Amino acid sequence: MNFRIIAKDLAIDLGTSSIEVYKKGEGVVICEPSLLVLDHQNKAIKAIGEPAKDMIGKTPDDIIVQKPIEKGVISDFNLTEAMLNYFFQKINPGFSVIQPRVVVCVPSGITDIEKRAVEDASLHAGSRDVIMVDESLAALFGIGLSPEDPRGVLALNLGAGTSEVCLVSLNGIVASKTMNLGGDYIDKEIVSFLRNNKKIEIGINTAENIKKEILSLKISDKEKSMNVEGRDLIDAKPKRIKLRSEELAEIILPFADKIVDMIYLVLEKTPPELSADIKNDGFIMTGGLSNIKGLKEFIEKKIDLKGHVSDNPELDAIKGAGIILEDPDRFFKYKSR
Ligand SMILES: Nc1ncnc2c1ncn2[C@@H]1O[C@H](COP(=O)(O)OP(=O)(O)OP(=O)(O)O)[C@@H](O)[C@H]1O
Repeated sequence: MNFRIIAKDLAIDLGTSSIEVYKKGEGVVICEPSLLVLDHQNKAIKAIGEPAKDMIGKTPDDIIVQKPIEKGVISDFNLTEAMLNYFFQKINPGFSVIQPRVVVCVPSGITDIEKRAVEDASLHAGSRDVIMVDESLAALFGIGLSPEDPRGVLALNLGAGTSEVCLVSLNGIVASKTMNLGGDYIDKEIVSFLRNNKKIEIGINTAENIKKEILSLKISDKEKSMNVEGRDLIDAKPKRIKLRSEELAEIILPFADKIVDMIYLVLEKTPPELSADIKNDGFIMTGGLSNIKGLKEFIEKKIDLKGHVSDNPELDAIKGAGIILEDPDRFFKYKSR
């Protein structure tokens, strides 16, 4: 059995769709789906993370797939603790005398009770101290913003369970607006669209692939298409259809409009001194859903500001949480206890 005095400290982005973990001094070491597979009868855990995702939609009746995080917050405390414990052990296997300190990203809109649940789950799973940071803020640090920067920054953090618009200045959130809709909502809308309009039943993983492949707000992509396989709702036989990007406009346009409405609500609350910064610098998009094709350009056109997205927006928050972990005193005001 492995034995050590001090376990390496960790930073965690405990997301609705994926959990990412950064190990102090090393970088991002885990990036896996936030999922568990349980035995239906005795609720014993059969798989966690990547292997659990592969079982979605193919599981026999005696097995169930569970998401411990829904809409950015813990929906099942015990499963969250089990998942965290599993990843903590994977990173620091065996026994440690001094447990790791952890930095955890949380959505800025969550309640004190929801924050407490994150803290308790992390402590029960085997950490000695928990520092919570706003996910949107961490994402900005991840792409290079400095906590000492007095400029106003308009940030959109678009994830699987939540979408957030924040105005950030000097290491703090000045104004924000959050909605509990993100990539998971779009996946479910794609499933319903195909059920109602094409009479085909598809699984949630297929819907996510459709979202990544052909969901687009670009006019030039409207003829883009892909073959989609599922079950015919009329005769129950396997069915294949060709789906065009243009057909999905009724899903993505209302969603993109909601984001624009949130941006205007935050801009209305922006102090005039910071408005000039936003006029000059535009907005920054972080979170995996920022990858939707044409979304940045759509928002740019609607609000007449320039947008910026990093190469891997789904990793911005964990990179930022890692930066905080390496030098927590610089971000001291975010310490939760
Ligand atoms: N290329 C892509 N096109 C469209 N959507 C994408 C793409 N890549 C990832 N996504 C979506 O981004 C979402 C995941 O983003 P992210 O990892 O930032 O969310 P999360 O941290 O798990 O969720 P939250 O922060 O809401 O709890 C998923 O819905 C995923 O399908």
